[in-house]
Amino acid sequence: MDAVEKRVHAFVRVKPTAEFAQDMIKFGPDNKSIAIYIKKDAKKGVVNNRQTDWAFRLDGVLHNTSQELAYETVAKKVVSEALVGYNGTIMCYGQTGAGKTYTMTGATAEYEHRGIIPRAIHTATNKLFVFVQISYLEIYNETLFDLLSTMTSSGTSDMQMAVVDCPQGVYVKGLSIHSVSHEEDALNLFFEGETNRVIAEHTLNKNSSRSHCIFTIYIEVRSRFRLFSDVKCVNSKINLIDLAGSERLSKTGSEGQVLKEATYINKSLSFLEQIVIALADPKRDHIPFRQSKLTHVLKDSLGKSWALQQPQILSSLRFATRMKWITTEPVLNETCDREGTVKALEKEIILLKQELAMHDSLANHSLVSYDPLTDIQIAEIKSQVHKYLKGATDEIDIVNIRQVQEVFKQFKLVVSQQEHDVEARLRSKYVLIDKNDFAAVAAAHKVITCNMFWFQFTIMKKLIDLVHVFPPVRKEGAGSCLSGRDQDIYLPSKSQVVISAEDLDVKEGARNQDTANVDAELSKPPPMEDSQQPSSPPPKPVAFEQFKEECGSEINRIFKENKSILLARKKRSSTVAQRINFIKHEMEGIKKALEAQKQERWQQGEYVDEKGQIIIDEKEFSLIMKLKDLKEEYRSGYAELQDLKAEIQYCQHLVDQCRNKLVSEFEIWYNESFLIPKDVQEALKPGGNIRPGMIPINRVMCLEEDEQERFERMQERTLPDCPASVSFYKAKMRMDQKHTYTRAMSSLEQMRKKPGLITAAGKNKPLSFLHVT
Ligand SMILES: Nc1ncnc2c1ncn2[C@@H]1O[C@H](COP(=O)(O)OP(=O)(O)OP(=O)(O)O)[C@@H](O)[C@H]1O
Repeated sequence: MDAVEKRVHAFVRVKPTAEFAQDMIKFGPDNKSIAIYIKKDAKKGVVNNRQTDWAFRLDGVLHNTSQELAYETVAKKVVSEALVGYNGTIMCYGQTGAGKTYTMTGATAEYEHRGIIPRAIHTATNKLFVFVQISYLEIYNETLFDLLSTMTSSGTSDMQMAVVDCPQGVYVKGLSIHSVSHEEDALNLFFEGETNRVIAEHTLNKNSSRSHCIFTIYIEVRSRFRLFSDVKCVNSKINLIDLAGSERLSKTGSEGQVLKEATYINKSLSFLEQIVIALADPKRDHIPFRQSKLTHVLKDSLGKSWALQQPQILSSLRFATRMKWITTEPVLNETCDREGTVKALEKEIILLKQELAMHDSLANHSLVSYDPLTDIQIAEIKSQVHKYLKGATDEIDIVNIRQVQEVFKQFKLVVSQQEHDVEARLRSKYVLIDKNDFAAVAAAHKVITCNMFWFQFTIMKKLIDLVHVFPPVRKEGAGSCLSGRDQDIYLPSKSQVVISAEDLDVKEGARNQDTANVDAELSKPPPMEDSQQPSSPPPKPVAFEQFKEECGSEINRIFKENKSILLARKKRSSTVAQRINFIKHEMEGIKKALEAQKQERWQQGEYVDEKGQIIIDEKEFSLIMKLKDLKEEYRSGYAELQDLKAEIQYCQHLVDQCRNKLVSEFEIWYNESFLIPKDVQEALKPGGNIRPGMIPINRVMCLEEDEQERFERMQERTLPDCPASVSFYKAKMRMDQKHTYTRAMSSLEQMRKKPGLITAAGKNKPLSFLHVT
């Protein structure tokens, strides 16, 4: 922020009026000076020495200025400086009716016409880490009145009140100071003070514009991060003062009570003026603050730690310009939160004492126990741990190491119990398809179990021959979809499970097949020459049904169950969304009805109770209550919808996982049940005879990453049993990218020159090559 100003700033606000004396009052072009021209009084004769021209230099002239701009110009900086620890005072001085109250308090009817006080309240109460208190003091005929006194609802004087000097500064003994936590609290107090002012005006027959009012905002800013024993805070206050009107006695022609008031006002204002003159004079040591209650109360704020009725205007201007001569020494009111510090230190002492006692006891072996803890002791520690976790206690009693260990054990138990509970909750809600489940499912099925072994050695002895009759791969066509009720099950196209003859360097003749028959060929089962081969593999949709009944039944069951949960959640979500929309619609209707009621109320005139609250009729009340209920319902519906969305996302993920799993298992099952010749299967069994020249098969594995690893480990374990020496190549590639596919194929190209094995390739899965030499 900018450097804190030492100088007092003086502004002049001119009340807008239709009869503004333009020929007599001129504002400087920079709006920082004002000139007054007064015509000579002809009655005073030819020799007339009266001064007629005055010019005043100020910090600003506010003419036709909005309340907002007045606040921005005069008060904003003072308030922001108070929020970092510097006291501030804003005083309004001027003749009766000049607009002092309007400037400080503002007009209550219109929000935008609110004055400096409510705006300052807004700024101070809406800052984080700022604690605000408020007091409202009135000085009338040199008597102090607490406008917020709870003892005296009318704000009458408390005889105990007095201005007291103390080392920390000046304070008003007996003045109530109120803590506020919200802007609303502060405004309520302010309005209460205003009301008390008006009530007192009637009961004491006093004139509110004849008193000085000091509204004080006390600010305490605490450091954001409280260190253990050093809680820093800064205290400051802002005095917002509406001074009494400054008429001259001669002008008022007053007598009796009015004369008394005017005398007091003039006295206190002239003392204030004297203080101003004294403060502006650097040679003056003594400043007579105690001459009046007003100057005494303002000692802190004015001290070195800190003029149309023509004569009045001139005296206000003189006063204002004199104010400008004062320089103050802004002091940052940084203090420590003593109470907080003491508490923190006491806590530290207790901890240190405990530590010391523990140390002593260990040293003396008096409290050291080598016996295991009894059940009662364990139960006691358990209960303390639970209380600690619930926040019912801040510490756990420990006197020996065994107890420390037991505490940790109890914490661990709580954590593992929580984990268990969460998992149990999830399991009760969803069918979890995790890796273990799949392993278990797979293990439960003979074919899959046996195939797990075969996964590693899916070699086809006579694949060369097969490939001879296979057309080259022309395209990586889109996967085919099964029709009917399993439409959402995706089956990869055949091109993914077939290796091109070209790649495998098969005979020319095979490549000369009619390309027009490619698709037809692909859709046909591969012909097998060997008598041991299955004669004709069934079409995939048919095989898929068979797969689901046989070995895929468990995965299929889980898949269907998850799908039905997902559907149920989606249905519920759409019902809740519809309900929310309906509520929203209803709320809009009620809002409109309320608006109409309000308009009607305004037109008919509002009734206000003794607290100033507007009285509304039954209909409006029931509309408000209904709106409140609907808002509640809307909120809970919205929260439910959010939860449902999260659940749907999760279920969708599970369903996708199941679907992929089902498809990949089916592919493996299909290949191994219908495409691998039996003699190849025999050759691949431990002790079987894998001969050089066996041609690799590229097959869809679709295994999870860690299954893939397990699969590879098994290969390494099993392959040494093979008669041929084996080297293992692994390339992690992804088949979903075309260029990767090409790279995979070129790897095959290189490898084809050597007789070998290739297993495992899958869409989105790492590609592994197993090469036998
Ligand atoms: N800048 C302004 N714009 C509009 N209205 C104003 C302005 N200043 C004052 N008024 C109006 O002039 C009237 C007198 O103003 P106000 O009560 O604030 O004077 P005052 O200086 O506080 O008088 P007193 O010394 O008697 O308390 C009020 O009705 C107020 O709304």
